[in-house]
Amino acid sequence: MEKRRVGIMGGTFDPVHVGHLILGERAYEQFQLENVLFMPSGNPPHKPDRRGRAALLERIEMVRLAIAGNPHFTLSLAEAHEEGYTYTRETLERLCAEHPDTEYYFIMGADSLFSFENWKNPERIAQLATLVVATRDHVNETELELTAERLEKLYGAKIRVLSTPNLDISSQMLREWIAEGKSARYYVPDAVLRYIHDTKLYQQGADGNV
Ligand SMILES: Nc1ncnc2c1ncn2[C@@H]1O[C@H](COP(=O)(O)OP(=O)(O)OP(=O)(O)O)[C@@H](O)[C@H]1O
Ligand SMILES: O=C(O)c1ccc[n+]([C@@H]2O[C@H](COP(=O)([O-])O)[C@@H](O)[C@H]2O)c1
Repeated sequence: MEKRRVGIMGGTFDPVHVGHLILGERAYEQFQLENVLFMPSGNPPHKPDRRGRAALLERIEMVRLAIAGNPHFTLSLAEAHEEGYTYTRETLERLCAEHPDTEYYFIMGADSLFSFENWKNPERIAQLATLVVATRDHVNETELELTAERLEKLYGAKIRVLSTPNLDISSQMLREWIAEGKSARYYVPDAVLRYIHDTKLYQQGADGNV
């Protein structure tokens, strides 16, 4: 029996931006996914110092607002806990056990693929999900393909390249812009922009909080 195909767009989403949304939408289309789970990471292991950043509940709310109009995007709270670090391996282990009829596609940017070997149990993650990677930071195409091939050999990973143009956007850039009083309009959905404005998120960047 053919399995259901579900995408996972995991991230810190501090804040969520159109880059994340475009990746989710392209993956939905390219891999005929049933839906894409937007999964804010409660306590990302590689970003230990999150002082001065948006709280988990604020990041969740921004994701909720960002995906509200898309029927095949779903907010997943599978990693919405702050005790301990949130590890993809543990999340996938749980999801696969709970949904044996589902094949997961874990969506990421090239920067995430380049650091994949440093994730916890990459070999196990490679068995539990197909990795879908989008170009980023104008990486050299050959370098991306060579990295994918190496990880395929090393871990038996299934890696698929998402067909997206390079999207010049990052949460860090937006935090800096907002701190400097610049407009982030069109880079972030209007509802998220309003939320950031109303909650005054990211505005104290001048003292090093971005
Ligand atoms: N513009 C983009 N192009 C491709 N992938 C992206 C882009 N922005 C984010 N991603 C990917 O989305 C996932 C979640 O990203 P994250 O929430 O950390 O956003 P970010 O913009 O990378 O944040 P920051 O700038 O704070 O590091 C990661 O796998 C990241 O590589
Ligand atoms: O499990 C790990 O070791 C691990 C290490 C780095 C990143 N991740 C996951 O990769 C996704 C993107 O991370 P980030 O920090 O770019 O938002 C997010 O779902 C993280 O939980 C996971």
